[in-house]
Amino acid sequence: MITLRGLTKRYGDKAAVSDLSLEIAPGKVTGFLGPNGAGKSTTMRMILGLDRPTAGEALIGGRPYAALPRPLTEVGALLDAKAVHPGRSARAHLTAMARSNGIPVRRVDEVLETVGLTAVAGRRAGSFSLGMGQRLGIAGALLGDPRVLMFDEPVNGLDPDGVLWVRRLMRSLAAEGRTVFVSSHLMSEMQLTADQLVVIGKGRLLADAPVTEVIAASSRNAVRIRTPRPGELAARLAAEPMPLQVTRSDAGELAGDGERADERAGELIVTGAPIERIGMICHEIGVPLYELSPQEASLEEAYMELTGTSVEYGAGAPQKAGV
Ligand SMILES: Nc1ncnc2c1ncn2[C@@H]1O[C@H](COP(=O)(O)OP(=O)(O)OP(=O)(O)O)[C@@H](O)[C@H]1O
Repeated sequence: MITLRGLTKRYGDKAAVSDLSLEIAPGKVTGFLGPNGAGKSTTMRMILGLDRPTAGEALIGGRPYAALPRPLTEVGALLDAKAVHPGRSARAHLTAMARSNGIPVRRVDEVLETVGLTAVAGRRAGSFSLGMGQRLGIAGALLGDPRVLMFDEPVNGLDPDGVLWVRRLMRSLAAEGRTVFVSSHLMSEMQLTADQLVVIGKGRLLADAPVTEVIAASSRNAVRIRTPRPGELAARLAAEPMPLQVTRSDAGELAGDGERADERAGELIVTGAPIERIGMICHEIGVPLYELSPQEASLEEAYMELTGTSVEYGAGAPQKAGV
């Protein structure tokens, strides 16, 4: 368990992290999301005692990092894969880490095996590719068999095989009851890996909820309807008191009054109304349906909506995906 209470970090008059209070629970993968400069790395560094909070505190299993007698056995972290002496072999690097934390040296070969680096254990870390460096960093995090694991962009630079391997590793660490806290900019990957999401923007908490809830709260969730009488249905939906939006994705193909002469279906995309209500309306006015299906927003769309006003270093308005 990681606990943040009023965690705040200021650099001069700039707040990198503002009053973050939350718990990161064991047995789950918690994704840590936010635009560039949102404060993710600063938060992780404060949890690991590498940055001192201006106010508030960060606790691991109820204690601050500095109070942990053998920290690597309580929390393992991959923050910067390049933070390895380039002249040392992978095995020598891990052995030095193990010795300094009272971890049996036989763990070194176990974690090298886990991350698939056994064959190159004697090679200088400086000669490693980006992906091998990431694996070595993950090996270091696993070395003390800790209950809490933190990874900053762990799939950065990994090939598809490596990405899949990291996803499975995170899932299995969480299934063992560990706390897994992982930052990433890859929304599609987080949608597959994380159970819970913590989203921050400009240092402030924007969301702390299960992935499914974050997606369900998105206004990009829509209902797709195919019917031979789209014009009639669109007119009826427009009369609904709720602020729903109706898009006719085949408007160009419809003639005159908007009705088709033939039986080929027209398609409507409706946002802002529950699928049950739309189904009832179709029933009430007797419009036949060929399809009535929920179109779930992607995590990326939900994230864009959440962080829209919190992007610090943006290149203009993000393009909205057309429905
Ligand atoms: N040592 C420092 N001195 C001054 N400002 C800093 C320092 N470290 C971080 N910052 C500022 O704090 C803010 C948060 O930075 P941080 O690196 O934590 O963001 P991040 O969410 O990890 O970003 P990214 O996704 O780009 O890695 C940024 O505006 C950054 O410029």
